[in-house]
Amino acid sequence: MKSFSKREADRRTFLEQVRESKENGYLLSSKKIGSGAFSKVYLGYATQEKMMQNYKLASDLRSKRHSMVAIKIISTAEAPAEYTKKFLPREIYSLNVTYKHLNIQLYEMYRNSKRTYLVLELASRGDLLEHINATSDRRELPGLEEEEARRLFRQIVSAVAHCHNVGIVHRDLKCENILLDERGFIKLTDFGFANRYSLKNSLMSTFCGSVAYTAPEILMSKKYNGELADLWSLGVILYAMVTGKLPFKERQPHKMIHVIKQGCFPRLECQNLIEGLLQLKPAARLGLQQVATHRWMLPATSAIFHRVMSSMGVHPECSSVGQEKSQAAQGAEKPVGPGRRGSRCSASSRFHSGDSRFPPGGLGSCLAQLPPSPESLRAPAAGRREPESHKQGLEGAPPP
Ligand SMILES: Nc1ncnc2c1ncn2[C@@H]1O[C@H](COP(=O)(O)OP(=O)(O)OP(=O)(O)O)[C@@H](O)[C@H]1O
Repeated sequence: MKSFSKREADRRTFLEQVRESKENGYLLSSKKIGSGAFSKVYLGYATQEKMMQNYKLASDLRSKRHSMVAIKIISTAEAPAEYTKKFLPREIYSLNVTYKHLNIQLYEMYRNSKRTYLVLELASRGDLLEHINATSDRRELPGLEEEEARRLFRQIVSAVAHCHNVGIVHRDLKCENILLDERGFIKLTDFGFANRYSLKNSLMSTFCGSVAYTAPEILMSKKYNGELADLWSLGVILYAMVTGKLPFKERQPHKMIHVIKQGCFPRLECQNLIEGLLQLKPAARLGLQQVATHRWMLPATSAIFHRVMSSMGVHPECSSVGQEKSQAAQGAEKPVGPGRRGSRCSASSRFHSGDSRFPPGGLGSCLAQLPPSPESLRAPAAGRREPESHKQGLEGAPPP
């Protein structure tokens, strides 16, 4: 329990934040809608005066017919310098260049010596992880209905393609960073690890993201291509959407590689697409264009195709663009995990939170093995968000 003095300090801080927001044209409510490692996110309202000054904000909120925003308050005075000097500017830059489309919009920013305030578009329906779990409970079946998974995944692919097209790799794609707005559209958020790249094939070395969603080349401390690493995470997200579970469950990055290689999965309708993304060799992964045009992504044609193939007694997933590319790219090497046709596992019915990233000690030991790189690493446990209390109700991540 918090001591009286701590509660009093929190109350004073909050009142300061209310005042600072008001001076900048926003009414800060006491409703906290989320928190990160160095931030708290509150529901706020844009004042009429603000709407008159800020065209971007006004045109968006008018179309939504409300004045609500999400105000992310970052305690820059308390955050490590690396975060405020490197990751926060990257997040702001990424939000600005990916403006519009299916990403969270940054309407405005104000700051002082203690804090930075990001006024963001509000995504009022929570995140994809919560949505998958709530839907699984309602249906009494793990995962989303296939049609819904397809609709959402197409939006996610489109959002990621938009980022890549403007030279941004997200590097922390996971269900918790995909929010849903009031109309049920996805909103990609948390660009704290995002980075820009200018050369198509330039390689990065920073260990980013959550272990459960992290591409094997990053887990193996190799230099990696950010776009291809995002593709791996997309494969994990799609798997999570259709099965209600994570494909690979392991907290320790170095053990995760072993788990990935051992992967064994139930047969899925979109298995071939997942296979195309979860390829151990980055170059063997499907490109975003191939993902977007994969037959599973095209509802009408895929339905007809599936019906015709089934009526001919052929499993519809037995051939595809992805498989051709993957096999061509990897020669005789057998696919990892989902690619092991015929291998089946029984599935547990609940989705684990992906927040098993960077457990205390886990990443630390792994980081020690990383080669020195121009980009130093974000602090392990301290630099990452604790799971929200509402997420702790989910089946926990597996024991270390
Ligand atoms: N625009 C938004 N609309 C609604 N909720 C939001 C919004 N932005 C953030 N949140 C909520 O606040 C939480 C924390 O936000 P965010 O992930 O941006 O913080 P962070 O400091 O980058 O976190 P992390 O430590 O995971 O990097 C999110 O998981 C989400 O639940």
